Parts: sequence; structure tokens; C-alpha cells
Amino acid sequence: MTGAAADRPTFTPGPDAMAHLELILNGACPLTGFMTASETASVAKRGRLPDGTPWPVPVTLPVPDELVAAERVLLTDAEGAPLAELAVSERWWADGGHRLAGEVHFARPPVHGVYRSLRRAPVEVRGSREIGALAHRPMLAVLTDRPLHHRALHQVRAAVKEIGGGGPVEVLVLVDAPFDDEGAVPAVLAAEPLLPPRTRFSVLTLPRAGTTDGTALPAGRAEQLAAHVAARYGASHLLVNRDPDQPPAVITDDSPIPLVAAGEWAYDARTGAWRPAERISAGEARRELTPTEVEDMLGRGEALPAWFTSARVSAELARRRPARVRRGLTLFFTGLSGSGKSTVARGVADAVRRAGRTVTLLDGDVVRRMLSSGLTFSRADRDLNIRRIGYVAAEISRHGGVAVCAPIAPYAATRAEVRAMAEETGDFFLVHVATPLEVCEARDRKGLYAKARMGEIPEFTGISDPYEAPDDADLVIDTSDATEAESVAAVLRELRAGGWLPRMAG
Ligand SMILES: Nc1ncnc2c1ncn2[C@@H]1O[C@H](COP(=O)(O)OS(=O)(=O)O)[C@@H](OP(=O)(O)O)[C@H]1O
Ligand SMILES: Nc1ncnc2c1ncn2[C@@H]1O[C@H](COP(=O)(O)OP(=O)(O)O)[C@@H](O)[C@H]1O
Repeated sequence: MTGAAADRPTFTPGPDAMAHLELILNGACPLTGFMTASETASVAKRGRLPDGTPWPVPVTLPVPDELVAAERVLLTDAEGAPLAELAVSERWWADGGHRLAGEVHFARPPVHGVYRSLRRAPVEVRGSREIGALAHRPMLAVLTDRPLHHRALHQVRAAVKEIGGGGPVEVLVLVDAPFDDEGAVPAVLAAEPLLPPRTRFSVLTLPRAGTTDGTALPAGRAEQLAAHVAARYGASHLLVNRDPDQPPAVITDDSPIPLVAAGEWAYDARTGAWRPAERISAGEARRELTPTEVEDMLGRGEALPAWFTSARVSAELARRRPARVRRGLTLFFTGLSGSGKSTVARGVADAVRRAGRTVTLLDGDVVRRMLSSGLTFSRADRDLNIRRIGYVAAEISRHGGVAVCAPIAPYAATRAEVRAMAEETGDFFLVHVATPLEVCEARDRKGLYAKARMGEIPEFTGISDPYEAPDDADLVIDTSDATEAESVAAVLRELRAGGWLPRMAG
């Protein structure tokens, strides 16, 4: 998003650049600004800045074309609050986009981000330790973006013992969470009583992209980034948990603090306790549940087993991911005009209501009157219309409701945005009403196709404007040869099978 002031435009960085900016502003990296092309190349190649300072990942600022000429740019959060001013020293180009490099000057303490009070800057954590004996105590950093179940808790306790040799060790849990979503934060905090006594928490957002083209960080670089950031927080060691199925990460000499490899722990079904895997007799070792297994159990409303995780963490996860019969759902119909979206959506909404759930029907016509009046059928306006629907649906979902949406939504990228938005607060289910154009046109309930054919309505979907058929639909229906009741029943069947409706309803 760009703003207008002539001499100093404003700009809200995207998620990765925002994470980069936060690293610069809070002192978690050795940089005072965004990298130049040569700094980026050096870091990508050698894991070091040109002056030899070790640093594992590019820290760059991609900007839209209209910002390229700017000398100074005011960087703001998503709500427009100023965060910092960039004094541009270099403009460069990578992977199809412009980048700006230059010093960043702090404007105002950031207030954005979920759990802001827990987003402690490294200096705050270090400062609170630089007195007396604390300064010399080892501090083990644990970076996580997921809840700590029994396995992880055992690994932390074992590493504390290994580092401290019986003496006191502090633990710093760094929770990597997105800015605009609580992520795993509450579930991680729920494990506090089960962690060693001297444990503190800090929330941060690490960049996910390892290169300028947005590809994910390779494993070795992700570990290095974690080690550098942890060291800035004052940690003396970093616990690293390598997936035994993955090839070992390349460890360079550049790690600022020692990496402590977490041992492999498993649940011993014979003794009923977690133990190092090598001490468990063959056939008795049970590995922890996978995230998919956890998600499935939560979806069915089942409590997570006590051998796997604590009741506290389990309760927190159940709060965030209630059983699907109570969880928010965005049921999104897409298809050509006249394909049957409104008719089927109405029938489904009634049945879902009868099943006892709270439903809001966001039908195309009503939305265009209430939320999107004044918008045209240009691509930009259609996208805006769909984003508005997605935003409202996600909020309905956040409160456990079912949002049934029935716009044409012709563009795949915009539907993907809505899916991402909706999945932050609940589930998303996409129904493609794939009735062929000929059938829709023959129905021509509102006489619009005839007008479009005569050129009286420009940009008419399917005639003179595109419709990108989804390849990610959860259900495809064609209403050409079905009755309305049959089409409605097809959708309800899927909702029941997925667990969003009690089995007998409808
Ligand atoms: N140019 C053009 N193209 C497509 N549709 C048009 C157009 N102009 C008006 N209409 C009528 O508007 C309804 C589609 O609005 P939507 O909000 O669902 O469209 S979009 O998702 O924003 O593309 C659509 O209603 P449905 O028949 O319910 O789909 C049309 O009746
Ligand atoms: N199986 C079916 N499901 C939905 N609509 C059907 C079906 N069979 C015929 N129709 C008719 O097709 C038309 C679909 O219109 P509508 O639901 O407004 O479509 P859209 O919202 O996609 O523009 C209605 O006149 C409806 O009666």
C-alpha cells in the first residue's frame, strides 16, 4: 500500500519486509537499514556481509514501481501508523521487482502486532540480565512456532541439564508468530508451568523467505538465523530440533552461539513415560502425534491424549480449534451468473440454520447493495468486492458462525486471498458451481446474457470477461441436470462428512 505525500511517500511493507523491518528496528540483526544489491549477494553466497560480519539471510525491501524515485519513504504499519523513515541510498532490481536500500530511522515505537507487550526487544531481555550473577548464567533459547507438547518439554529439560550440569540455567522461549494473528502464542504460553522455573517468553516474527524471490529459507539458514537472533537476546545456547527424516543441516562455523541438538525422545508404551528413544525397547516406542493427527482429533472434538500433551495445552488448542460442529466456516460458492450459486446457497443456509448453527448469507446481490454499492465490474472493483466479502466472512467465522458466500468471484488469486483470510479464523470450503456457460445463458433469468451478447453490458463474465475455473475446489457441482434439492443435498452431504454439521441434520 502506498500513500501520497509528494516528497515523502508512505509505504506499508508486506509480511516478510515487515519482519525484516522489525529485526532492524529492535536490534535483532547487525544492520541499520535495508541491504543493497551487493550486500544481499554477499549474504546469499557466503552467509556474511561484505565486511565479513556473519549474517545468514537477506534483509530487503521490495517496493512497487511508483516508489522507485523516492529519496525518503515513511514506512508504516498496516493501520498507517509511522514506524520508521527510510533514507534511500540505492535502488535495485531483483526477481522482477524493485528494491530500496538505505538507513532506517526509528519514528515511533511499534504498536501493531498481536501480543505486542510480549514482543520484547533483545536489549530489554539482555538488560534485565546484566546484573549480578544472572549475567553469567547460561541461557538456553528455544525457538518455536508450535505448541510445546511432552516431547519438546522433555527435550528442553534435558538440554538444560546438559548445559547447566546441575547449576541454574535460564530458558528463553522465542515464539515465532505472525503479526496479525495469535498463532501458537497462547498454546505455547499454556506450557509455562511445565517449563523450568527460570523461563521467560518473547514473541517475534522471523522472515520466512530466504531469498529475494520469496522461496523458503533452507534448513541450515533458518537455524543460523535463529542462532543469530537468539544471541542478540543474550542466549548462550540454542536448542535445535532436527527432523530425523530430513538430511542433516549444513552447520557452518558462523554460528554465534553453540547449537544444542535436541535428543530424540519417544513415549515408552510399556512404562508409560517419555524417554530417550534409544532406551526404549523395540516395538514399544510411540512417536508424538503429527500436526495432521492433532488437527483431525480437534476437528472431531476429541480431547488430545494425556500421553501426548498436557491438559493445559490441550485445552488451549481446543479453544483455538474447536470441534468442527462449532468452528467458524466460510462456505464459498463460485461460478458464472445463472449457474445456481444463490439458489443452492440459500437452500444450504436454511438447512445449516435448522441444524442449529448461526448463519449469515452473503449473496452477490445483497453484498453489492450493502457492502459494495458503487463498485463496478472492473477487475479492481470485483477484487475489492470479493476481499470485502472475505473480510466479513472471516469475522463471522472468528465468532463460530457459518458465512455462506455466493459471488461470481472470477479470479483465482482473489479467491486464494479469501481462503487465506478465512483460514486464519476458521475453515474454508470452496464449492465450484460448474454449470456450463450454455446452460447459464439459456436460463438467462435476468436477461443479462442477451444484453451482454448485444454489447449492452460490457465486461460480462463468461461473455466478454474472464472466469478462472478453480483447481482447488473442495466440491464441484453442475446444476444442469439436477434438481435444486439434489444440488443442495450434495453440499450438505460434504458438510456432514467433514464434521461441520451433526450427522443427522439437514
Ligand atoms: N459485467 C457483469 N459481469 C457479471 N455479472 C454482472 C455484470 N453486471 C451485472 N452483473 C450482475 O451482478 C452479479 C455478479 O455480482 P458479483 O458481486 O457476484 O460479481 S463479482 O464476484 O464481483 O465478479 C450477477 O449476479 P448473479 O447472476 O447472481 O451471479 C449479475 O446478475
Ligand atoms: N439444480 C439446480 N440448482 C440451482 N439452481 C437451479 C438448478 N436447476 C435449475 N436451477 C435454476 O437456475 C437458476 C440459477 O439462478 P441463481 O441461483 O440466481 O444463479 P447465480 O446466483 O449463480 O446467478 C435459477 O432460476 C434456478 O431455479
